[in-house]
Amino acid sequence: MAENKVVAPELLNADDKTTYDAIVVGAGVIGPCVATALARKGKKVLIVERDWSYPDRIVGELMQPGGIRALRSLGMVQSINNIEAWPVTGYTVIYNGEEVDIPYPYKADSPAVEKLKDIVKDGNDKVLEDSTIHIKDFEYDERERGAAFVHGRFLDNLRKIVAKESNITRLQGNVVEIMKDDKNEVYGAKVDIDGRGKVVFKAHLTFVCDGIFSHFRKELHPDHVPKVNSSFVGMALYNTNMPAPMHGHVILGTNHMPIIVYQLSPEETRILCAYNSPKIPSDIKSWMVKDVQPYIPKKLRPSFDAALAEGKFKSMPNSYLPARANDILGLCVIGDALNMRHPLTGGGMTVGLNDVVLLMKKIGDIDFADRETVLDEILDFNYEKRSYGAVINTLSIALYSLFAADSPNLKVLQKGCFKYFQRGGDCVYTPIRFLSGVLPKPFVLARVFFSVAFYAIWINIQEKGIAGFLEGFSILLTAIKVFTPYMYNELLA
Ligand SMILES: Cc1cc2nc3c(=O)[nH]c(=O)nc-3n(C[C@H](O)[C@H](O)[C@H](O)COP(=O)(O)OP(=O)(O)OC[C@H]3O[C@@H](n4cnc5c(N)ncnc54)[C@H](O)[C@@H]3O)c2cc1C
Repeated sequence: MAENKVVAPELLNADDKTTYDAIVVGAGVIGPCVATALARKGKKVLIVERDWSYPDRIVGELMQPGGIRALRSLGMVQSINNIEAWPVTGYTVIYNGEEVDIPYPYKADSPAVEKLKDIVKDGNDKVLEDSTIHIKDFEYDERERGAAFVHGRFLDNLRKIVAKESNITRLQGNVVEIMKDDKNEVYGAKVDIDGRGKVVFKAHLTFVCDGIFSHFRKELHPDHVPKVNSSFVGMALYNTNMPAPMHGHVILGTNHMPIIVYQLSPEETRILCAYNSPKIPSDIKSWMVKDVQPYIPKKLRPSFDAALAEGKFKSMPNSYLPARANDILGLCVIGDALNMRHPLTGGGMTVGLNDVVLLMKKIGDIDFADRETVLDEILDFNYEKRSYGAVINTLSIALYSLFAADSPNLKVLQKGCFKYFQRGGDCVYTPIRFLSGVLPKPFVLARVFFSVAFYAIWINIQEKGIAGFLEGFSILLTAIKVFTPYMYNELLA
């Protein structure tokens, strides 16, 4: 709960005598989108956030084109406007100092963006012109665009959209319990509110969108908890000379962990440095000087060195959590509370927003008082959402394993992956379609992943001859281990 901050009285007054159509727990990235879409469908919504003030986090800062497309479908794409958001046109991968540029895919290669009925109106699926976002680029360029932004500014915009919806009541408070009856059916949430104490609010359907550190994801099953194997340490860089302007940068090398860099605004750039443990180093600065600084490209060094001298570090654990079926009457868990992946590929918001789009198509027009029908549709949603998440989630984990290679086999795969990208053409075009969130085809991802693995084995044979050939079997086994269990978890578990 926000402490020592003045809270607007209208954020504390929600009526607890009403039965709402929906309660949304959490106003991070996903909660506001769920609440707004439902409100535009005529539902009466209560959204509860423990702290409505400006959040300062190093997460959710680069939105892939698939996320921008979902925001359009939800009539919320103007949330990237007037926050000095920085357009993203593709990625640059740097491996031991060599670079490959990978532009985002052509719009013509994906189906047209869906406009959800009642939700998209009055041009809210199109960006506005502002100082950094230009209509001609976002609406008329032949290629997809992403956008990067300061996370808090983006969330502020989403929350402003929520505030404009007359069907939504906003409440500041800490949700302390999801309310269930003796049949294990959910009928609302208990909220601890400043000055009011613990109050129960009722709804036909309760959405849990409490995010990365969710307390309530376990309502689905006690085992629904993420695994954390690595962390990111982040810094803000200022007035950076980017090697490839308007590209996300992934910096890789045989002797260091992956580093990602992307510009967030005209002044600010984010750098995230991977550390292969959930527990960050005790002396971050010394670790940065020894294990990160030597691998930073020359152009980035002045701003990197200035940030390092300032020593303002932030860290986040990187979690993995395959989705689980929403099968409890009256409950829907969505966003990071449901499903998490490695942030290396910047896909979290994209997966969550696409889930919201699908969910609205399934339940948006049903009367929520008919709870059985809603549950039937949510069961379908669980099934239909899998392909989209499977691609982005498996890709993130598989790429992280390769890019953070900590064994000789993984290092061969890492090098092979970069060499594969260097071939250009379809060897970069299909992978960037996966990363962008515009090709939700898990079996095509499997084909491409194993093409990369065989290419890596081939390069290794060319370099080492018979020894490379003999290593091939073990490298292939490593590739299977890196990819298959995750794809299985996403699609079939
Ligand atoms: C290091 C890192 C970098 C990332 N970078 C990217 C990126 O570049 N691009 C990308 O797409 N994704 C990225 N992600 C993932 C992205 O941040 C998440 O996918 C996204 O924030 C999920 O949104 P959400 O709404 O589910 O959860 P959150 O954004 O975490 O929001 C949850 C909200 O619920 C509120 N809340 C929690 N508990 C309660 C409670 N009990 N009562 C009331 N309110 C509550 C919180 O205050 C918060 O506002 C990154 C993640 C990490 C860890």
